[in-house]
Amino acid sequence: SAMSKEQRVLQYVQQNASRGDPDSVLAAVDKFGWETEWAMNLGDVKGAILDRFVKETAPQTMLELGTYMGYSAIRIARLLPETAKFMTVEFDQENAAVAREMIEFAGLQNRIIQITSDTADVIPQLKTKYDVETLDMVFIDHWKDVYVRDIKLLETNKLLRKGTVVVADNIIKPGAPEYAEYVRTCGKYDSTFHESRFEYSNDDIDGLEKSVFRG
Ligand SMILES: Cn1cnc(CNC(=O)c2cc(-c3ccc(F)cc3)cc(O)c2O)c1
Ligand SMILES: [Mg+2]
Repeated sequence: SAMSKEQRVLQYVQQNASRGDPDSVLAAVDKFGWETEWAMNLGDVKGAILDRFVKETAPQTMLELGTYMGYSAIRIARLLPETAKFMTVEFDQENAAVAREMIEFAGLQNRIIQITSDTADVIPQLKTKYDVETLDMVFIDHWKDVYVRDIKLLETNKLLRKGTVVVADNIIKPGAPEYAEYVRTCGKYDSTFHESRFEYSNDDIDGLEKSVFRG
């Protein structure tokens, strides 16, 4: 059967990037996104903002909700020390399969714990099954209508501590209005919006919300 878009991106990476070189993998995905086919990766413009947050936070324990093709997982993992524990969760089996190959091509499979499951099932298991005490940083980029459900699950499962940094993609496009409202008004976070450009677009606006848990 014909390849999916995600498989086409993976093939382009395998044929144009250097194995074991994460920056060349990111560059290839971004070139494909700008020049050939749009895809819902975080992208280079918003990616640079996330890079800054990861470098500033230097997390030892990190969680990503929404792996998709593995682009942001590679973006994050390439900045973490070998000692860090980084889990990424994807519900869609086909996306997870592409992500696994993309992450292996980048040579980061030893730095990323890839979980293929529903985030609502994984979050309550992080302490027991994944030996997490609390999270230093979280990146949320999965289904926009479950952002609020999942940050509340992180709270009730005692996975956040004073200073935990929670970053969320797509606050403007496609939008996560209930999430933005929640983190900005519930009183539990110091939240800031970082305006940027939508992935692989010169015109459309989007942005990341960065919310620091007050503990
Ligand atoms: C299948 N799947 C695996 N992960 C997910 C969750 N991510 C999204 O849904 C998502 C969607 C868009 C987007 C799509 C169409 C459009 F017209 C405008 C925006 C952009 C993003 O950056 C996203 O993260 C879905
Ligand atoms: Mg996104």
